[in-house]
Amino acid sequence: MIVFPNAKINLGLRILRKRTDGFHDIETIMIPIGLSDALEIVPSADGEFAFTSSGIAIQCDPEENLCVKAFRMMQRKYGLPEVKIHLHKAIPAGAGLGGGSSDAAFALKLTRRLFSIKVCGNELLEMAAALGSDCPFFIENITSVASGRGEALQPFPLSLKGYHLLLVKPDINVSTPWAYKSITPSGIPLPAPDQLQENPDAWDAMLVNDFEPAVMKSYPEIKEVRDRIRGLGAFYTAMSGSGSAVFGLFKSAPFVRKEDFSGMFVWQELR
Ligand SMILES: C[C@](O)(CO)[C@H](O)COP(=O)(O)OP(=O)(O)OC[C@H]1O[C@@H](n2ccc(N)nc2=O)[C@H](O)[C@@H]1O
Ligand SMILES: Nc1ncnc2c1ncn2[C@@H]1O[C@H](COP(=O)(O)OP(=O)(O)OP(=O)(O)O)[C@@H](O)[C@H]1O
Repeated sequence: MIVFPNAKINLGLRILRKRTDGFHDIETIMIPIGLSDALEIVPSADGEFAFTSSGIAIQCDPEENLCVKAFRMMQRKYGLPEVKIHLHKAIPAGAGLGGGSSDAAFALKLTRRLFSIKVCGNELLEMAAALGSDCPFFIENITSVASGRGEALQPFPLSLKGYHLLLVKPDINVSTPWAYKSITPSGIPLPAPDQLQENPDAWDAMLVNDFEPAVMKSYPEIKEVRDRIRGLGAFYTAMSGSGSAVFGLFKSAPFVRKEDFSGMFVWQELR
């Protein structure tokens, strides 16, 4: 069975406070986008476990890979036999696009289907939250306001249909723990959701990613990319999550070529 774990972007990201458990309370709007890995899990015919990967290289031990950790969690809980897992990576890591988190959430959902396990929705969300703060979002995988450490989700009916997305990931990998250590919480919440739905032209003035000042100070190239995307006529431009990916939203397609940016470049009409 094959699934296609997709990336996300963050529309505004406020960091409210540092918590006593080492995490931060945040508020952000998370939006699924059409950039995906491919994940295959099949029952193992020879009884041996195997993990293979292709595409963008992942710098971690197979048992540390989030999709393997997700499978192991289900295996322990439900006494499952061994499987063979193949992951094709197209979503870059250290980008703020939630690639590893999406692989983990999709591995939970795929394992449930593969072995016809009766798991109630909340149980799957709890397992996802134990794997990472971004993981629960990819269970329902719909545009949502995320709060708490990112695991408290409220569906948010915001349509970006017809807009164009330009996503650029410079050749910089930002570590999420480093980014959280580098910021000072703003303590400012997101604007009320109904104000946003009405008025995309005001998003640039209303929505802030609290990671940007600290991350762009350490990596000025990320700010340069954001400024260049803005210069192409985007009505909203921001870094996604803790970076380094930057995106712009456009009402009509500007003239832009892959060669104009170094690093990874994705251009798509949103549905
Ligand atoms: C930046 C975002 O991508 C925004 O969507 C997420 O907040 C990151 O979520 P994530 O990558 O799933 O993060 P986790 O794997 O849960 O945590 C990695 C590390 O980031 C920090 N962390 C993460 C989430 C959060 N709300 N507060 C934190 O301080 C913690 O130091 C934690 O040890
Ligand atoms: N399936 C996976 N895909 C990518 N990275 C993985 C995976 N499993 C574990 N990792 C480890 O997690 C780290 C961060 O991966 P991830 O793709 O979540 O990046 P990110 O850009 O930091 O995402 P975000 O900050 O939005 O959660 C990588 O450096 C890698 O070592």
